[in-house]
Amino acid sequence: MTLTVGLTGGIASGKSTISSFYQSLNIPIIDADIESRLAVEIGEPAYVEIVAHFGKDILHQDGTLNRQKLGEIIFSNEAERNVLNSIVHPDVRRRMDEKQRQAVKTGEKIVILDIPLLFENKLDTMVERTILVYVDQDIQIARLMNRNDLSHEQAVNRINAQMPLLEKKALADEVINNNGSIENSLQQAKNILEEWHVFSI
Ligand SMILES: CC(C)(COP(=O)(O)OP(=O)(O)OC[C@H]1O[C@@H](n2cnc3c(N)ncnc32)[C@H](O)[C@@H]1O)[C@@H](O)C(=O)NCCC(=O)NCCS
Ligand SMILES: Nc1ncnc2c1ncn2[C@@H]1O[C@H](COP(=O)(O)OP(=O)(O)OP(=O)(O)O)[C@@H](O)[C@H]1O
Repeated sequence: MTLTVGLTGGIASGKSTISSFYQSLNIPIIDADIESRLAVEIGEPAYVEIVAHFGKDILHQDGTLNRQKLGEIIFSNEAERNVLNSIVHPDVRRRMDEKQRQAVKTGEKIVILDIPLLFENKLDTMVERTILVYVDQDIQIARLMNRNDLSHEQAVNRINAQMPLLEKKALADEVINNNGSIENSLQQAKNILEEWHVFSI
């Protein structure tokens, strides 16, 4: 039996930091952000649809997607965001389903799906347990501005494009509080798996 776990959070709340730690324990990770990048590579069906809707202005000269430009559009315009989501999400879902099936087939004890929009898109039906990486909003804004070199307004727009973390906290089975040091958060991440008796370190 494979335990399927959904790891979620908000933008820049620390999901990748936690999922890299789980990966270092040889736990298979399926990452929605990676799958969504694969879905929009040149020539893929979602890429073709994106160019048809948003125009060639959102491409680099070599034809690859200018992610920064597309991000500026969709994080400040809900209607455009919904269009992009409707193009990309079904394909991401298919790719993740396929990888999850593989993990079950090869008899993995646990597989972790790292999905930022797990609750927004009601993908918690795909998983048996959920872990939320939580951070207070002022810290989230500061880390996001720093990581992506964004203004305060741009960072807030991106955060507002998602369900508030406090609402997600109420929906999750387990919460990792990532306000403190990374070391402290990794300890919490480890404790959860030990409590579930799926991993002992
Ligand atoms: C808009 C795009 C081009 C910006 O690319 P960029 O490289 O700057 O960001 P990246 O893809 O690494 O995403 C960073 C974070 O932004 C947040 N985010 C991304 N897309 C969305 C969205 N549609 N709605 C809300 N939050 C989002 C997530 O927390 C994600 O972890 C890209 O995020 C994208 O194609 N988004 C649509 C697909 C999607 O929803 N991906 C999220 C998981 S399926
Ligand atoms: N506990 C922490 N203390 C200080 N910095 C942290 C901590 N956790 C994460 N960070 C930093 O905050 C930023 C966001 O973390 P991370 O990339 O793991 O978030 P994420 O939730 O995966 O983001 P996204 O979904 O937007 O890609 C990174 O620059 C990371 O190095």
